[in-house]
Amino acid sequence: MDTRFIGIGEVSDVPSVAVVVDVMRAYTVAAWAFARGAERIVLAESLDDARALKERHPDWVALKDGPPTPGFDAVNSPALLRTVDLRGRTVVQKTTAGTVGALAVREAGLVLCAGFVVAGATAELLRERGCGDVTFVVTGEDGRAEEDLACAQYIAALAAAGDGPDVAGDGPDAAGFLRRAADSRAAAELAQGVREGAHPDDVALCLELDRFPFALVASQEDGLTVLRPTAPPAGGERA
Ligand SMILES: O=C(O)[C@H](CS(=O)(=O)O)OP(=O)(O)O
Ligand SMILES: [Mg+2]
Repeated sequence: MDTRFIGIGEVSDVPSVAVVVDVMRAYTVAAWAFARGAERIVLAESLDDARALKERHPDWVALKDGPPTPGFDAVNSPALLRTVDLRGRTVVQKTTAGTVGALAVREAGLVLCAGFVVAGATAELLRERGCGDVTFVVTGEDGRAEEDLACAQYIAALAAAGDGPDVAGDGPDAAGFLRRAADSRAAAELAQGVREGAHPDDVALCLELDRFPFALVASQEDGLTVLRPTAPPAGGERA
């Protein structure tokens, strides 16, 4: 597997396969939304688009980062979302980095969105689809966010571990990657209450490795970029 790691601003072509990483917090939140029963997540281009979608579909759940905001139903916090009943609901998500990263590569042949909570399933799907060239979009801090870069590198190492003839090779040790994320600027800002719309448990929830057994696949549906959970086939596990 050939990999490259780029920031959102460096996206200049249409990758064949893109993995868009936002650990804190967009794709941890998205995974929790599915765990709470959401049917799909529409990734909105702008706050105005998110508001317009909500106005057109009052039953949809509009979610944005930052503080609670009129016109929106939820904030970008996994801890605040984990008790919300989202069964059968469509969520509209707009965040500063994560959703922007996915929209930048929406034309790619395969778009996966990821954080540590879905790292294993994401790597498994990359392996199962036989992905050769994979572009990792490191969404935070112009591609330098340590929590996103660590997660991207972990998924790449995990996906590559089953590559080639030596399929019995051990996968990477997650501990060092998780430590880098725990020591990141984003983690510190969340812990110190710098980021609004947060809960004290957010960092811990963002660092839960493989909390969920599904990957997050984004595709185009009726002109919208839509995220859905996809479980790798049961037979796809490495020997
Ligand atoms: O909600 C978050 O943690 C961030 C907000 S910001 O980038 O720190 O302003 O959004 P995300 O897109 O989930 O990184
Ligand atoms: Mg982020």
